Amino acid sequence: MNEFPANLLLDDALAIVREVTAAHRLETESLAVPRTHGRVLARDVHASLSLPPFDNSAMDGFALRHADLRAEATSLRLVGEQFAGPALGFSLASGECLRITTGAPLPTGADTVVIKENAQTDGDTVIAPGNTPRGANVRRAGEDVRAGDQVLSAGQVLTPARVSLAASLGLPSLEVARRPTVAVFTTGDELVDAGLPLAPGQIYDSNRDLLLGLLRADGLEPTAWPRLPDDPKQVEIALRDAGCAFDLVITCGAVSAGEKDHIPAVIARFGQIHFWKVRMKPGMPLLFGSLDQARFLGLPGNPVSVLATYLTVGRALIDGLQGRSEPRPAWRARLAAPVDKPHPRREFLRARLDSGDDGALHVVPNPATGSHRLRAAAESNALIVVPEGPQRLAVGDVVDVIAYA
Ligand SMILES: Nc1nc2c(c(=O)[nH]1)N[C@H]1C(S)=C(S)[C@@H](COP(=O)(O)OP(=O)(O)OC[C@H]3O[C@@H](n4cnc5c(N)ncnc54)[C@H](O)[C@@H]3O)O[C@H]1N2
Ligand code: MOO
Repeated sequence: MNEFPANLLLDDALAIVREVTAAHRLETESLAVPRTHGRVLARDVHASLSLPPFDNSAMDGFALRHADLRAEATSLRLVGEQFAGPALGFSLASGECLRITTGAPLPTGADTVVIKENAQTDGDTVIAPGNTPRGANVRRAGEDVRAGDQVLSAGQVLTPARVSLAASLGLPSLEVARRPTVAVFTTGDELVDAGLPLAPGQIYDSNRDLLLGLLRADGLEPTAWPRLPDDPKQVEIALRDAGCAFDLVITCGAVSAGEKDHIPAVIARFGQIHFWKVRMKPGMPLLFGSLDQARFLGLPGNPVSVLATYLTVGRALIDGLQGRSEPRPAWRARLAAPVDKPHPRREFLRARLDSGDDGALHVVPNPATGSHRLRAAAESNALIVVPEGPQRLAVGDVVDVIAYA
């Protein structure tokens, strides 16, 4: 085996993930804007035009010159209409107004719009109320974005609003990171697929759906490989195959100290281990390595260990490969029950995160601690992060929380 850090702190493990992913950042590609949802932007975007591009009306009504309005209602002469669409080139002289719709360009000379409901019309005459402030219902060119502004930054995730902003600038494409291809393996002779009967000693494979779901929720399209038996040769063949075909290979199970835990030996022999075993609970046997062209993540087999290691290290790995520099949203909440942790590892407790009537976030720890207890994870929507070292946390103490649902 190569030399590698073992039994390290989670923060040190994350630093290694950042370093390795920085050295193996995925290439970028130019994608049509509608196909960029959820991607990580690879190049800053500067506005080539102002938004709005021209002064326009915010409401349906009448465009006029504010200087024409008197304190009381004022009669104006209706000289035409401008709907949202090509500008017809109107120009208002004193005492004139123009019928206008929302989004239509303002005629030259107009600076104010009176809404339809507040005006009276009589043939060519429009009576506008006198108390309309100057600039009412007008959207000024450039009030949202000025041409030349940097509006998006490399490393940001393209949310629907950001994709829409790029579209509003008329950009045909954006440079984004390629999405990592991911192979997912579950392992273990005790595992059975749904629909088949269980023999004594067997359980149904639940981690596959957990892992596929977590990856899909993060915008990836993972490929589930057939489950690996506890046979070293077959583990070796399947993982080496995947290692030369995918950007990321994720396994769960067979990474701890048991006689059938073959994964560390395979990675050590045919690839490289970057670290193995992290001082976290659950998830301690986690292994990170490289295998051929792929980064390799060996998650522990217990279901809640899969959840905790994916949300902490798995996500950091996926983000790092794509050059995401924008941090994930971080939540802090007040504990609704005390937490007593005697051991030194950083612990992740299943919990319910909700906002209270007081407007603050509250988190209720689930009493289940065993990393096999999936039901407690299903009843929860977040993990409380209990820091390293013995901790006695009281009701009302503020804790970091990772929301997962
Ligand atoms: N002597 C030691 N024993 C164990 C250690 C240790 O350090 N020394 N670590 C413990 C910890 S912590 C964990 S977590 C587990 C992790 O072990 P493995 O990653 O090798 O996982 P397995 O042994 O294969 O499985 C553990 C557990 O999870 C169940 N499992 C596995 N895959 C699935 C799946 N796809 N769906 C549902 N359940 C699954 C499996 O049946 C086991 O019960 O090791 C401890 N032991
Ligand atoms: O720390 Mo292991 O990952 O729970 O049972």
